[in-house]
Amino acid sequence: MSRRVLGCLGQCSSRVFAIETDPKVDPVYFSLIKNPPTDAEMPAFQEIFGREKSYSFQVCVEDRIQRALLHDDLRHQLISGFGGDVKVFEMSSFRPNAQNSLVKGFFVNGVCGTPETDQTLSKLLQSNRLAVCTYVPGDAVGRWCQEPLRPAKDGAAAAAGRYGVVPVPSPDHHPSALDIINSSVFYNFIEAHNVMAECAHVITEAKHVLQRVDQTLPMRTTDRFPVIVIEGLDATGKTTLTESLKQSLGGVLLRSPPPCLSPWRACFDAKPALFRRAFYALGNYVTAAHISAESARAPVIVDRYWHSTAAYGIGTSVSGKVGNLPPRGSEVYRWPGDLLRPDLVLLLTVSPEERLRRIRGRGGEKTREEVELEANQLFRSKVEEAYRRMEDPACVVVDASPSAAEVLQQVLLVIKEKVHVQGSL
Ligand SMILES: Nc1nc2c(ncn2[C@H]2C[C@H](O)[C@@H](COP(=O)(O)OP(=O)(O)OP(=O)(O)O)O2)c(=O)[nH]1
Ligand SMILES: Nc1ncnc2c1ncn2[C@@H]1O[C@H](COP(=O)(O)OP(=O)(O)O)[C@@H](O)[C@H]1O
Repeated sequence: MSRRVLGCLGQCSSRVFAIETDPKVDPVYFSLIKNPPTDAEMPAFQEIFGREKSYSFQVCVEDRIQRALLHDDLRHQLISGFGGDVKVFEMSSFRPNAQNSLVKGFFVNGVCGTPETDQTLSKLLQSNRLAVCTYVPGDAVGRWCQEPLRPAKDGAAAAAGRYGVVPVPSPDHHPSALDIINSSVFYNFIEAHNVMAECAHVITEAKHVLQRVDQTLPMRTTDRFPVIVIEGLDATGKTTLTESLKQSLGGVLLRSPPPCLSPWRACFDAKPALFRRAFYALGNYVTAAHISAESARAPVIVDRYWHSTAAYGIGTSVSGKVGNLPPRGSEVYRWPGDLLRPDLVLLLTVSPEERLRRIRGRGGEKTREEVELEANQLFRSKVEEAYRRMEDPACVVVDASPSAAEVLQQVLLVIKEKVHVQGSL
């Protein structure tokens, strides 16, 4: 079973494995060779494989809905099944520079062989949807091997082969950047709609979302008033500014996701990223239909739109440092061809200190992502950098540190310069 499952990870030599030990440093990269490494390939993996027993678990299931659910569930099983002092690291295997080649999983080390951990391992081995491996010293100190495992008759783990583990240099692109297109971010309506339809048999709320989405009016492309989007991290002043702009421009204020999807937002905020991103993507298409209708009669101001969905999707899926983001000019920053394009996107920025001050001043509930934003400067920096790399339309960056009145005046000047707004200004 493991050999077949390992086969789904592709030929050993072409795949690279990445263990994320610390988001602030590069992953530990290694590849497999058919035999235990020779002296020349003496890797230095003692620090990652050397603590007691180490195992890796990778989800090997074709169906992406099942894969997303299994991956989320596997994390909980490992944390609860191996006990508190075991470290659970994200682990992936991929073919460098091959989109959608990423197989996600986890690496655990420091597993002491207690009856509880043996039971957890035995249960995981019974699953025919996981590639389970252990890491054992090679035939000399300092050399390591990977042994795929399969359940023996008594349920214990039995080795089904042995591969040498050899270090490989950091690839050009961080592996997590290989799994963005139509997975962490959706680039057309059909791809997002397909995910929502495919998960409807396991997430009942998906049916309601699809009903709302399918009731949406088709978009018009004839002449319309300007459409201005306000983007930014939470507590940068979007809600305050968009309300003022609505008054100043005599416009209509919309936000994405639209109120008609609000009943199911909390549900999807708690789901695996694939489903959460499809939800927000479809929210943008419903918002686009509302923009199309409203912009026939007045300027439209939008509080968050596709750039939020893309920036949070990219910022969440790309692990490690800001430098791991796909480079400027990458296709991941490009606007979907089938989504109504705004005339201007303004990115509000304030210092981290000012944001925290404003968050404290505002109170109210935080979404899971907002909680993460506060706990995680690295995540926040990646989201903001992703916003700055957006293209066609790019974000016009606005310093939103001054008073609300000053920011409004500054923004009205930018709009006047960049967009011709009919009627009152
Ligand atoms: N609107 C929107 N929010 C997203 C998306 N992906 C993740 N989020 C996260 C970003 C924020 O942490 C949180 C913000 O949600 P909302 O914009 O509905 O709330 P709110 O207007 O209070 O945001 P704000 O705190 O004003 O920036 O949801 C997305 O595609 N669209
Ligand atoms: N320019 C500003 N200067 C000072 N405080 C502001 C400014 N804009 C908004 N605030 C305050 O900061 C908090 C967050 O503003 P809000 O508009 O809700 O931001 P967002 O919608 O981006 O989360 C609110 O308490 C708001 O009154």
